[in-house]
Amino acid sequence: MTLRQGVDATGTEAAGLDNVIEVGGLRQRYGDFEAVRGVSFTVPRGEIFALLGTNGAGKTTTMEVLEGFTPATDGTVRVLGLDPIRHRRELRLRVGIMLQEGGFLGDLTVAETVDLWKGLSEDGGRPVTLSGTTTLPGSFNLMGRVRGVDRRTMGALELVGLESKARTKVRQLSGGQKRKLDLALAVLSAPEVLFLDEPTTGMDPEARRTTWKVIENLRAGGTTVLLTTHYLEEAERLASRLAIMHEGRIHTYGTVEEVVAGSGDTVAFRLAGVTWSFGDLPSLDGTVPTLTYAGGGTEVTYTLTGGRAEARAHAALRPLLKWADERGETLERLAVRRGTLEDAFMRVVGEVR
Ligand SMILES: Nc1ncnc2c1ncn2[C@@H]1O[C@H](COP(=O)(O)OP(=O)(O)OP(=O)(O)O)[C@@H](O)[C@H]1O
Repeated sequence: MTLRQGVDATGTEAAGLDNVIEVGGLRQRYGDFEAVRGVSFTVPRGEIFALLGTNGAGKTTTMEVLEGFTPATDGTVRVLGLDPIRHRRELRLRVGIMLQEGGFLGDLTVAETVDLWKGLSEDGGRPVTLSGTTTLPGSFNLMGRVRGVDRRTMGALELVGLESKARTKVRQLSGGQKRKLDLALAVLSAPEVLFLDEPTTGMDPEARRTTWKVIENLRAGGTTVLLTTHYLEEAERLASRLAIMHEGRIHTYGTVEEVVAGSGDTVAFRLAGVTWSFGDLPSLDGTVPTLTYAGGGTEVTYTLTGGRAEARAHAALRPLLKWADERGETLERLAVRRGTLEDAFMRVVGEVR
């Protein structure tokens, strides 16, 4: 299912399911600027949902409303059936958050940071974030809590592959290691819902794969995950459904298969000689090819979007081969390529601009 701009993306397939995240007609203004312009989607329990989109599309803003950091200008937002602002205290114990930019106290060690976080999340009900605006409750005795490395702290560090850095000062961590620490903090309390804003930015390929495994394991254990990412491979690997946002709106929404199906398949080959024109070539499924001339030959590319995604390349090849046989031509370097998530992404951006 590919839904177009302005269409409610809550989807009938989600109806009746236990939706852990519900966003309906969300609008978010910063002064005169509307960053989110009517966004709707739902995430059933135990699903990983990815918000993709261009820079400034409104992904983080949407997350921040769900996280209870900022009230919505308009629309409905529910997490575990609760209002993220009114029920912030209750949700804090059930929700894990990994912000886009974690902010740590550089003089603490990794283990001390986890201990501090544990203390903060168990202390009172007020909002606490280690990003940017770190808030320490007045009664919090930092020195009293950070000396030892207990099993729960070590467990969280092992989960993300940071155990060897337990006694390293946070300011000595690399960018990717800081992201791992962010993830350790987000999953510390075994949350029912996890908000991950660009979780693997700055990680090397191995660390990224480790992180994917952590996220997949959490999902297998029943955690519901909302993820933003610029790595399309990450979304493809992890998400059961995704949405592509641009300028405050969701433009395409569905399973990876559904979103990719809308981006078309290409059939490409080369013909000897540079005298070929559109009129000489067959129309496949009502589509004419694009032609480019190079090195004494003609490069021919069809982009097919009609029919069933599973069968469209098959349907195109028979008439194409017949056409070539009848003329004694060879379709040199004939290749069929499935549309990709990147094609779908570029299509959204291209159509809107
Ligand atoms: N506090 C704020 N005040 C004013 N404008 C803001 C504020 N926060 C975000 N914006 C604007 O809202 C728009 C959406 O920002 P947001 O951070 O949600 O985008 P994003 O999709 O997460 O982008 P990126 O992929 O670059 O992280 C941007 O144009 C941004 O400049």
